[in-house]
Amino acid sequence: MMDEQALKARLPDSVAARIQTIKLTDGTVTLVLEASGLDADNRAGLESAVKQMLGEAEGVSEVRVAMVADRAPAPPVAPAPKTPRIIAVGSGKGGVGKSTLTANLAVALARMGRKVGVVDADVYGPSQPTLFDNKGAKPEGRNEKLVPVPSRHGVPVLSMGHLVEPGKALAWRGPMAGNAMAQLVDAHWGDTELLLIDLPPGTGDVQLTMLSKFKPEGAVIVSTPQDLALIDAQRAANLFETGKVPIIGLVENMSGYTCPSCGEVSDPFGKGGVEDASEGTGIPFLGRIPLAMEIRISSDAGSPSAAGDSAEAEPFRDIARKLSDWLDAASKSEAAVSKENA
Ligand SMILES: Nc1ncnc2c1ncn2[C@@H]1O[C@H](COP(=O)(O)OP(=O)(O)OP(=O)(O)O)[C@@H](O)[C@H]1O
Repeated sequence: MMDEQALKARLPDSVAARIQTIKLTDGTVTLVLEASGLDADNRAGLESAVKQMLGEAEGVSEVRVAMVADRAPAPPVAPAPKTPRIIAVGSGKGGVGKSTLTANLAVALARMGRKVGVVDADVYGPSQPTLFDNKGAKPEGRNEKLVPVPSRHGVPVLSMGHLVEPGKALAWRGPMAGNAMAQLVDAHWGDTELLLIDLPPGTGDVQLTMLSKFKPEGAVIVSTPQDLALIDAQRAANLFETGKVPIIGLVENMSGYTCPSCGEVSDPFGKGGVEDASEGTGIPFLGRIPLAMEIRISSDAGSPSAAGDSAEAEPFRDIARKLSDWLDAASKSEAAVSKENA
C-alpha cells in the first residue's frame, strides 16, 4: 500500500529535500514544497515534474502542490552596461592631423551634449594624452579592465600613452599592438555612449583587430589635399569598405593658410584635393580644416580649438554636427529595422 514515505522515495533527493509536508488522503497527495531561490520558470518545472512522478504512483488520483519560499527571491541581476557606439577616425598616412581631428570632434560633440570618449589606438605615436592634457595619468584597473582617464574637457580618454613610456610602444608589432588596442576599447566606459577611436595611420594589425573585434559603426577619413596623401587615404577607405564599415566622410586638413602678417591665403599642401576625391568616389565630403597656428598651439597646450570660441573652432564644430546628424540617422534606421523584424 502506498504511503507518504513511499511517495517521498519516488522523488529524486534534491526534490525530496524540498518537501515541508506531504499527505495522502483518499488518493489525493497534498505536498508543500520549499521553493526558495527558484524563479517562476523553475517553480513551474518543479511542480509539473512532481505531479507527473507522484501521479503515476499506484492509488494516486490527484496531486496538489503548494510552494512556499523562506528566503526572499534573489535580487534581479543588474543589466550589463551598454557598450558605446564606435566611430573610427583613420588616415592613410601619419602626420595629416588625425589625432587633432579626433580630439576636436570629441570635444565639440561633448559640448553638444553627447557622452563621448576617446580611444587613442595609435600605438606608435599616441598623442591624445597631450591633446587632452592628461599626460602622465595612469588608468586604474578594476576587475581586470581599465578605467578611462578623465579630462578637463569632459571627455574620458584611454591611450597607449597612458600605459607605456613614450617611445616604448614603437617596438610593439602585430598581435601585441592589436591586443593592447582591444584593452583600451573593452574598458569601463560607464555611461559613455560614443567612442571615437584614433587609429594608427595605414592598414596594419591594429586596424584589422579593430574590424574583427569591435566593428565600428562608421569611419571618418582625414587627409591633406596633396595627391600622395590622397592615394594613401584611398587605401584606408578600401580597408573600411572591405570590412563593411560605412565611411561617413572625408575631411581635408591643413588646407589654406592665412598669413598672420599680411592676411594672404596660400595653400602649402594644395586645396580641394579631398573634395575632388570625394566626388570621384561618392564618399561624402565633411569639411575642410585650415592650416592654422592656433590649432597647433592649442593642441600642444592640451586645449583643443573646439573647446574655445576662436574662428578655428568653427570648422571642427561644423564637422561634429554632420557626424552627430549621421549618428542620429543611423540610430533611426536601426530602430526602423528592429521594428520591422519585431
Ligand atoms: N589644421 C592644422 N593646423 C595646424 N597644425 C595642425 C593642423 N592639424 C594638425 N596639426 C599639427 O600637425 C601635427 C600632426 O598632427 P596630428 O598628430 O593630429 O596628426 P596625425 O595624423 O594624428 O599624426 P600621427 O599619425 O603621426 O599620430 C601636430 O603637431 C598638430 O598640432
